[in-house]
Amino acid sequence: MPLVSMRQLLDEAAKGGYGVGAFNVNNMEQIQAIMEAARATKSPVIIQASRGARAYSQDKFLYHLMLAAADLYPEIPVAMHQDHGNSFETCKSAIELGFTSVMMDGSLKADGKTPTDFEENVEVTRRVVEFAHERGVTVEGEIGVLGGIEDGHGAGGTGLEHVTDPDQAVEFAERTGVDALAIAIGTSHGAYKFSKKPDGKVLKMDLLIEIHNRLPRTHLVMHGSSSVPKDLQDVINQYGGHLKPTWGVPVEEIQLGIKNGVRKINVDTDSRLAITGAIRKVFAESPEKFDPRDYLKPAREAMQKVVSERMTEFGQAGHAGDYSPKTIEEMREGYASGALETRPSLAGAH
Ligand SMILES: O=C(CO)COP(=O)(O)O
Ligand SMILES: O=C[C@H](O)COP(=O)(O)O
Ligand SMILES: [Zn+2]
Ligand SMILES: [Zn+2]
Repeated sequence: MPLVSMRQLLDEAAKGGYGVGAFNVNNMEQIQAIMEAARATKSPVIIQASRGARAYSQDKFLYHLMLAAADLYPEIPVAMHQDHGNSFETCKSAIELGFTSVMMDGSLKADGKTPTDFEENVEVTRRVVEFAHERGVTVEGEIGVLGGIEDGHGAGGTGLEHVTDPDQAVEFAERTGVDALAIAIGTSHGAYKFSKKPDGKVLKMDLLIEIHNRLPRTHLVMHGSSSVPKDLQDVINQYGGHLKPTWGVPVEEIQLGIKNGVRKINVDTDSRLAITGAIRKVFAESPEKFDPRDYLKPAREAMQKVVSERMTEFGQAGHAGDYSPKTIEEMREGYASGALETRPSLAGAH
């Protein structure tokens, strides 16, 4: 089947009360790992590419790999999403290439470093929504600034001083009409999220619940949601790596989020850890090997394993065949008619 709209995947997830993992990719093996995991668990999937991934892969390579994925796994609905678009132009170029969903991360300026003010974020996101919805493409916005790499203090911060303000989230959703909203509740990107298992002081689940209650139609997105499992850290360290002790987001906290409106869960670091551990193991145990397939195959299998686990834990497993995906043209009509409206003041009028 062709690449499908992310909005429909999230609407179906909301109906079914489950979450959908959005896994980052840079190359063929990562896409294959996700697709094999999706087939084994019968899961709909979101595959996402950062700006860095687009640059690394000369994005057209990545796009054609995604078309191959959709072709080779016809029973799996696959959405292709731009992760952390930094400007209108980045989102526009993704849409023109064929992405079926984009994130406009307007919490930072186009330089990816300087925080924007609320009005700037609303304005750029609103422009992206207008352009995208006219083409049937889904939009994720962001309000609040994630900890770690996004707060300008380096990874490992709690992010507390940047958590999303619920009043701003409501106003942002109303003024932009985004399909999905990333909120900052204390998570950060990368492996170094927390120095001990996070509790309610660092992970603001109460805030997430409040935002969901006030914005029931806007799908919530959790970034920085790798769990950074100890066993994956251990493999890396056992075979010559140097990871410092660290904690990620416990799966049970993500599951609590899913019970309260989280529909998209972003995972990159766990895949990276799985891949790196598997490659290190081959290098350490079989130093005579030099065929890339000797280590890329175990790397792919290790990523597939962690992705399958997350698909089961997020609840998307078993749901690939629940619905027949709409075409992007049908989604375009849905936006034009108002049937897909999320803005609190307008939704429900249809
Ligand atoms: O949020 C992410 C991508 O946007 C990835 O988060 P992790 O670094 O926790 O995997
Ligand atoms: O947003 C963060 C993702 O993990 C992508 O990271 P990247 O920018 O290094 O590709
Ligand atoms: Zn951001
Ligand atoms: Zn992110």
